[in-house]
Amino acid sequence: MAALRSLSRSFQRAAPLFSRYAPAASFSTAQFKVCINGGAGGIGQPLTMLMAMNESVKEVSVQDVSMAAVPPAGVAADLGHLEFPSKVVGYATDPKVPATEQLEACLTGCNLVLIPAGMPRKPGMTRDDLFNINADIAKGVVEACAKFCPEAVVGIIVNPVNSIVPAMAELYKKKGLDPLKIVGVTSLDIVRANKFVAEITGKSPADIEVPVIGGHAGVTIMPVFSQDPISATISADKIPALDKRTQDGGTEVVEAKAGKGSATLSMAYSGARFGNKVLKGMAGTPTDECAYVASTVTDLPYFSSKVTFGKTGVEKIHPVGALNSYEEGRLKEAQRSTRAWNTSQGSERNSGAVQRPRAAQPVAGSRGENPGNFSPEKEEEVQSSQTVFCYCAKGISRSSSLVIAPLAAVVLAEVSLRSEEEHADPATRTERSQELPLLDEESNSLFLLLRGMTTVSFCEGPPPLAWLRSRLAAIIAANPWLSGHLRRNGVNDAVSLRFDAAGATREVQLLGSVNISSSTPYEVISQQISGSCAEVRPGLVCLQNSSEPLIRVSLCDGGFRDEFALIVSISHIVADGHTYYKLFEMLTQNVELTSLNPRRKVHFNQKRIQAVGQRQYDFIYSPQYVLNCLSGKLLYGKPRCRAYLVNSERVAEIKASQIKEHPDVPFVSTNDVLTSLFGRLIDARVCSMAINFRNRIAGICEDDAGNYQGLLCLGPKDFAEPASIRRLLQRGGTTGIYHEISNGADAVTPAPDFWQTLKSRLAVMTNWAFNQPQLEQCRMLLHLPHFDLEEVNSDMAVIFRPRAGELAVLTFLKDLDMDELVKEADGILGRPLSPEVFREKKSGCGLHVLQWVPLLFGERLQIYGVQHN
Ligand SMILES: NC(=O)C1=CN([C@@H]2O[C@H](COP(=O)(O)OP(=O)(O)OC[C@H]3O[C@@H](n4cnc5c(N)ncnc54)[C@H](O)[C@@H]3O)[C@@H](O)[C@H]2O)C=CC1
Ligand SMILES: O=C([O-])CC(=O)C(=O)O
Repeated sequence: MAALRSLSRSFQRAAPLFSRYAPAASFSTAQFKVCINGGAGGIGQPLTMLMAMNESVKEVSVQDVSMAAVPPAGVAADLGHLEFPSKVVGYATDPKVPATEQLEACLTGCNLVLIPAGMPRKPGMTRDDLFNINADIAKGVVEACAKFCPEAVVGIIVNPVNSIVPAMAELYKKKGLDPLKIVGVTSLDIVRANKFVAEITGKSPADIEVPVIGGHAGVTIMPVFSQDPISATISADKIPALDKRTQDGGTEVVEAKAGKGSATLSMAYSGARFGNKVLKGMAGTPTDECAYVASTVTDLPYFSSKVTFGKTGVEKIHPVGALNSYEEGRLKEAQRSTRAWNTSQGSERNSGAVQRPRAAQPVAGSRGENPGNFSPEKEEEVQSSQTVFCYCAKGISRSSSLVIAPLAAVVLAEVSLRSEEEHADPATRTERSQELPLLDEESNSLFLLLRGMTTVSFCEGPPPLAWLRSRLAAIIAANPWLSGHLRRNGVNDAVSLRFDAAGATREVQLLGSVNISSSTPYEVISQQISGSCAEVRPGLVCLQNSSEPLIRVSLCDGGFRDEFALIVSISHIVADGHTYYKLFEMLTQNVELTSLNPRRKVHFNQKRIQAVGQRQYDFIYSPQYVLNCLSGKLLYGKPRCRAYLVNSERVAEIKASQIKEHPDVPFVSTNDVLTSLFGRLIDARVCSMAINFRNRIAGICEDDAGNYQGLLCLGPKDFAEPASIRRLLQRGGTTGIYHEISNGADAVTPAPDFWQTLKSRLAVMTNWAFNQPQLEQCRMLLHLPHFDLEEVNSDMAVIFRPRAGELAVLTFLKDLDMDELVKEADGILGRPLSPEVFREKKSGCGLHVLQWVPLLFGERLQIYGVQHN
């Protein structure tokens, strides 16, 4: 033990890497308190260790969220055994409760706070992509610092340093505190430059000190090789590559870690280098380190240059110093780019809710990095951004418990589609912008209340971010209507789709978070997605706010599992299931891209009414039908949700026997078998079967985008057998008329009257099994249609494909137990699908329907096309 102790001490004293930033030997007692926020993370743990090893530190607070990979108390217990004077104390906090209410003991008395709390990058992401989620985390911690340790130096490690530092410094200014307490830690750039120079020159890194100025992203990282005597000897032709490697050091590690994080150990080392220098200054020995701070050395408000740390923190900010001609050019480039970070992001994110960054254009040649080289004028252009691409970073927590569903944090980014219309001159505007009237049903107020059509697909493998980005870009280029917005036309207030036919540019921005994994209960998935930034808002909201996107694509990390979730949400007002899955397939698989036709076939409404019969159509929109749904909801609250795999062999047997028994029926489909089964199992008075009218009504084709669907109401005699359903469809297919509840001569079952309808069981059967769910380069673990349980109105069953080659039925029942009913399912429904996902329901009350009242209030209730037209 003694030998180890002496080894450790001698290592600390002798090793040049440590001695170069070792604390001043002038003090004999430990005196400082240091806090590491995010202390249980990849950087946090080794950084806490290194700070605990500083003999001038008397106490280290290690703070992290309660669901962190390792409990902060565990990290503290572990490090508390090191043979150094420091006491290490863990603080676990609840991310839902403001940090200011939880960090008093943790921060009070702190001299130095280091913040590596937040998401790291994944391959394909820029640091800027991390802003939205990380800025909120940083803001919570910095507000607590302002309250409990306003004199401490706050070292911002969390990315993007370039924009989080200005935002936090402005926050300090607003509170009347010294913005220079907020310091961006860019020491890793210096460490990298030193190491790369040592490799090239063969000299000891301990003798090299390359200043790195500018910022901490892409071209803003500017090593000044001419100012270090050793690096100044490197020939000029080698400098650009060395410069570039230093800029790309972070990306090099992100790519090598292949989705499992960014630099942690070298950052912990660099964070300790920074922290120890700050403490050395506080202890009375002024010490220099380049850092990103509020600055006047250039015309930029925030800039990294050499800073002297003294007793109270930042003491002096040094000018850039002499530069050679290559560096002069680079400075201009770095300044231009840093200006964008300073002006567009920092200054506007200074208080209140931290705002989403404006988009930044990538600089040609800067690999995997987005330094944001746009000018304030260009910024104006992106303000009209609309639509969407979301993606995610590494999980916030990686619970090692397999019992508790792991929480996975999502970093959602938005690819904003910039409508150039606002800036185009009026002549080109009319040529390029289009406004297409939508179908009557798409204009109905009740239909407009529908949420986006959304699926969540849990996949195994690294998230194919680059693939999704490029596919989404290509899909939108081929289908610019997806970037449009809804508006009421001036003639009859019907809804139309307005978009820029010239397409749009795409930018990536962060939105927020959703916590789900493939073992999360469906009910929780439903709660997490509903209303989140991953879900497209109901049509009425999109109509009232033209900046609401009509499509969102999000990736959600699976935490410690090698999985992630892809969430694709498309407004129901512009897409039915057929359109949705066409787009989904193009997004996820290497299929040919198609331009779907968004121009609505206006004859469709009349043809559909003719096809299903006016009475059927009226029935679906009748007050008694709506009241039945609402009363069920008010009485029973949320439905119970279950899913069962379809036994394809049994289905094949039934099909064969049906054809044998009913020679007039050429075939029966799996949909017929399942609809008949569901209607019978739950003893429905009416089972409304969703029907896709493409190729059933003349002129409505495969590639027509929009809601060319309807509900065909079947009575008990109609769904008594799969063959009876097929017979009905066949007759409709040949005559163009589906009779059932209509008053046609061969109607089988009369429509229920008002009171019957009110008290009967009305079921809905819908089919989402359009194609095999797959995601290029990944294994599909589970693909699920998303329904908000609060909003499922009737007893409902959804046919879908949970994985390629499998078919399942998802059931939502109000007062029936599907686990009991499935025993009578004639072997058609097999084992339950993912029992961990489809667990017991929680009770709920249906009063939430009242949420729609304010939305409808102020809207004239418009039901188009129900009246005979
Ligand atoms: N400035 C620089 O040169 C560098 C910065 N970074 C940045 O540092 C950050 C952290 O990276 P890693 O440690 O690799 O990530 P990590 O995911 O391993 O650790 C982050 C930790 O933050 C915690 N956390 C999340 N929300 C929190 C909250 N509200 N309060 C306290 N803790 C919270 C998480 O639970 C986790 O333990 C990233 O943003 C990364 O980009 C990384 C390398 C270099
Ligand atoms: O590159 C990243 O995302 C992490 C970082 O800032 C670095 O390693 O320099």
